[in-house]
Order: sequence, then structure tokens, then C-alpha cells
Amino acid sequence: MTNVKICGLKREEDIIYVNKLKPDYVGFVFAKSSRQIDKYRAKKLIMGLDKGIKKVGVFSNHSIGKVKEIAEFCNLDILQFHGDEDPIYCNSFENTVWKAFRIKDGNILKKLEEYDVDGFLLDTFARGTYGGTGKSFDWKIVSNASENKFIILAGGLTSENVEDAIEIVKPQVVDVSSGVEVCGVKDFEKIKKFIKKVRG
Ligand SMILES: O=C(O)c1ccccc1N[C@@H]1O[C@H](COP(=O)(O)O)[C@@H](O)[C@H]1O
Repeated sequence: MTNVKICGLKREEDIIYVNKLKPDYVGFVFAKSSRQIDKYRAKKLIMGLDKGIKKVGVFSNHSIGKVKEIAEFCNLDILQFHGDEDPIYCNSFENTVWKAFRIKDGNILKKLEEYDVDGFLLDTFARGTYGGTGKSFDWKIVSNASENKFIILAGGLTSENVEDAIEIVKPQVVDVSSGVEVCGVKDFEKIKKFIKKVRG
């Protein structure tokens, strides 16, 4: 079964939505983004979150100390590194680590072999930004990746394309942010439809 992560929660309403719809993971963005929140806001939101939903912190080129401070303060389960973090950086934490790789072409697949992390998040390459672009990539490039790796597929997923994405990549997790928003905020019906398409 493919698990679901809903990323970029910012508002109290978002917590109400996910508590009702029960994705497997939710993400809080500490990276620079329109979805960025600080550790105080994240902790407040997390206090209202259903205990069965795992909390992912999204970081991008933060110092190791800053990540550890936020992870402990917010009691994060998983650290998602979306910047240029190297293998040594990624192995500096006790938490589960997902490293994001931004796919432009097949060359990036060699890079995955340099990392010993719990999850490999495959997202779309877009110049000048680290993530949350709402753009998808050619999934065929990574169609074999989940044979020997825990794959989180991201980048432009929607309720319209997620079934095709799952069929081609067979990821362990699908991760969505832009595709379940209307006018920049999370939308209950879009999240519901997305989860329904993934879980059947
Ligand atoms: O969501 C963001 O704003 C963000 C900013 C910086 C780094 C990562 C970010 N989110 C991650 O981006 C991907 C793809 O999101 P989308 O569905 O294409 O909008 C996903 O892994 C988010 O966790």
C-alpha cells in the first residue's frame, strides 16, 4: 500500500482537515517558502495533531544545530532535507532522514548511491527553488528506484495524476503540497480526493 504525506500545513484549519482525513504523514516547512512557518507555530499546530500521523520537518541548507533544535522543540518524527545537504550532514541525526533529490534527468540516480538515508524523496528540478513547485517530472526516469530503496515521490502530484505516478514508480509514499491547495491554502475536498485516489 502507498502511504500519503500532505505537506505545508500552516493553519489551524489544516490540522482539522488532516485529523479528519488521516494521511500517514504531514509536513511542516521550515525552508524558505510561502509555506514557511517557525518552530513556535509548528509546535502549536502539532499539539492539536492526531497522534497517529507522523510529523515531517522540511529543511533546506539549515545548520545541523538549527535542525536539531527545531526537531527536539517540535518533537518531529522525520527530517526531510530539501537543499544541498551532503551524506555526512544527513548522517548527523538520530531521527529518520529523508533526502530530497531534484530530478532533471537520469544522471541524478548515481547521486542516490552516495547516501545512506532512510528515504529518498524524488522531486522535480526547477531552477532557483528547492521545492513546492507544483511541477511534475518524467516518472519513467525513476521507475526502478523503489526496487531497493524507500521512495517518496513528490513534485506536481494531484488527484488526477497520482494513480499513474504510483503505477509507474511504485513509491512507498506520495507527497503533495501544491496539488491540494486552492489560492495558496490547503483545501479539504482536494486532500480528500487525493487520499481517496491513493487508497482506492
Ligand atoms: O512546500 C514548499 O513550499 C517547499 C519549499 C522548499 C522545499 C520543499 C518544499 N516542499 C516540498 O516540495 C515537494 C513538492 O511539492 P509540490 O506538491 O510540487 O508542491 C514536496 O516534497 C514538499 O514536501
